[in-house]
Amino acid sequence: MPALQATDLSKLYGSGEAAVHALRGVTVAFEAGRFHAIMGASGSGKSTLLHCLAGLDRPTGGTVRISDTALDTLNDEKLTLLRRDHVGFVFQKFNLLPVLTARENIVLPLTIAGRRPDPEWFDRVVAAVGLADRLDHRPAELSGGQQQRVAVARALMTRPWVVFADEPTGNLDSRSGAEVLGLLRDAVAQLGQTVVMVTHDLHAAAHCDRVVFLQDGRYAAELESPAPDDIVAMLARLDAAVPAGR
Ligand SMILES: Nc1ncnc2c1ncn2[C@@H]1O[C@H](COP(=O)(O)OP(=O)(O)OP(=O)(O)O)[C@@H](O)[C@H]1O
Repeated sequence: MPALQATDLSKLYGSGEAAVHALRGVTVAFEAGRFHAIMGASGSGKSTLLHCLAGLDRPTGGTVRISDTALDTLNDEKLTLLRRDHVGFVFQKFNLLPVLTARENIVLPLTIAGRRPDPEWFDRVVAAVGLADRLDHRPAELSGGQQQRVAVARALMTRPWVVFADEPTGNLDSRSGAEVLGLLRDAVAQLGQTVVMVTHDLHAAAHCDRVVFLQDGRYAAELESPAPDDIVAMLARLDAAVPAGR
C-alpha cells in the first residue's frame, strides 16, 4: 500500500468567469520510504496538490489517503489531529516560533499533543541535523540553514507517516540548501521516512528517488532518480506543450 495516494483530485478556486481549475483530476501514489519531488511550471498546481495531500486544504473533488486514512472522511478537528500527530512539514520560510528555543521548537508538535519526546529519538534526530550545540538558541540567533535544520528536526520528531516540504531550499544559499536536502535524503535512507517535496530547484529534485511533473493542473509525467539534465529536458518538453496564451 502506498504511504500516500491521491485519486482524481480536483481543486477549483473561485467561480464563474474567475474560476481557476488548479487541479484537474490528478491521480498519483507515493510509496513509503522514498524521497519524491513534485515539479512543473509556475501555476501548474504544485502547491495546491501539496496542500491537498497534506490536509492543509480540502480538494473540490477526489480523495486523498494518507496511510490507510481517507482525509475526506475526517471532520476539521480530526484532520487537525491527523496533521499534528502523523504529518511533518518543512516550509520555505522555516515557520519557527521566534520566542521558543530550537529545542522547544523541535518538540512543539509533541508539547501541543501533551506528549513527552522519546529522549533517544530526540537525541538521534538532533544529532542527525547537527544541532546539538544550538538547542538553547532562539531562531533569530541561528542562520537560515540552521533554522531550516530545526524545522526538519521538528518535522521528524513525531515519526510522521509523511514529511511534506514546500520549497525547503527556496530561502537558502546553495550550501545550506544542499545540507537540508542531505538531511531529508538521510531521513529517507536511514529512518525510512517518506518525503514529498515541491521544488523548482533542479539540484534539489536530483536528490530524489522519483520526480512527478504536473502540467496545467494535471499529472503529466514522472522520472526515476533523474539527473539534472533529464529534469531540464522534461520541463522543456512540458513547457513546450503548454497551450499558447496560458
Ligand atoms: N487561493 C487561491 N485563489 C485563487 N486561485 C488560486 C489560489 N491559489 C492558487 N490559485 C491558482 O491556482 C493555480 C495553481 O496554483 P499553485 O500555487 O498550486 O501553482 P504552483 O505550481 O505551485 O505555482 P508556483 O510554482 O508559481 O508556486 C494558479 O493558476 C494559481 O493562480
